[in-house]
Amino acid sequence: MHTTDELFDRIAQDLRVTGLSVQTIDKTEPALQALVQRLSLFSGSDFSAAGIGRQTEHTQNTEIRSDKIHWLDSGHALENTFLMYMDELKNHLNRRLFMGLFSYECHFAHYEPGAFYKKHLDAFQGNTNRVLSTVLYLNQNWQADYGGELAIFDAHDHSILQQKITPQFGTLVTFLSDEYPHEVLPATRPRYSIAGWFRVNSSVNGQIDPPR
Ligand SMILES: O=C(O)CCC(=O)C(=O)O
Ligand SMILES: [Fe+2]
Repeated sequence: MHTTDELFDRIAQDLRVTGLSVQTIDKTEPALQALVQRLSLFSGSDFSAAGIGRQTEHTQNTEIRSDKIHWLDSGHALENTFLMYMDELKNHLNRRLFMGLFSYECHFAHYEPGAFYKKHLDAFQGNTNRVLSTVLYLNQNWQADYGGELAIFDAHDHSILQQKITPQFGTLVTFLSDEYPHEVLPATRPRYSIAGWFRVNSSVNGQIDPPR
């Protein structure tokens, strides 16, 4: 079996059992290498302050999060290499778990030293079509004492810290968006990740969502 299939199978299996998966993408994976190359081409002005919510509800709230982001676009060849990879993951999860995932959107996130994203859920039950969150880390040779972990809380008791994940290069975290509260802890070094969401195609409050 192809190694990507094995990885995607492990993710499907984790999601089936707990709704949370922490796996590692092989360093030689072309989609990962494309992101390294893309990162090296960025200048500071390619990133802008992140907001909370989207469209009309979109507000900047620097007390909740202080990262800067850049949305990926299929029109950029390097970004598209990763989007195609995630499309394969989407198809794989749909085949194995019948999740009915319809689309994927994601952004690079740059957390400067001291930046954070307070404890939050990526989606609220019944109120969104974001169903599955992904976070991929792009920090080569990240050391434990740099901090910057992703803290994941218990899906049933949101006050219990379940685990802390080091934002090491190639680590891919996948979890049910409306079940796992999580928090980005401050780091002493610049921290890069790609946060993304698989969506189902549903109608919310009479509006077709995602918008086209
Ligand atoms: O970068 C991370 O570790 C997670 C970011 C996150 O939770 C988000 O953007 O919703
Ligand atoms: Fe999040």
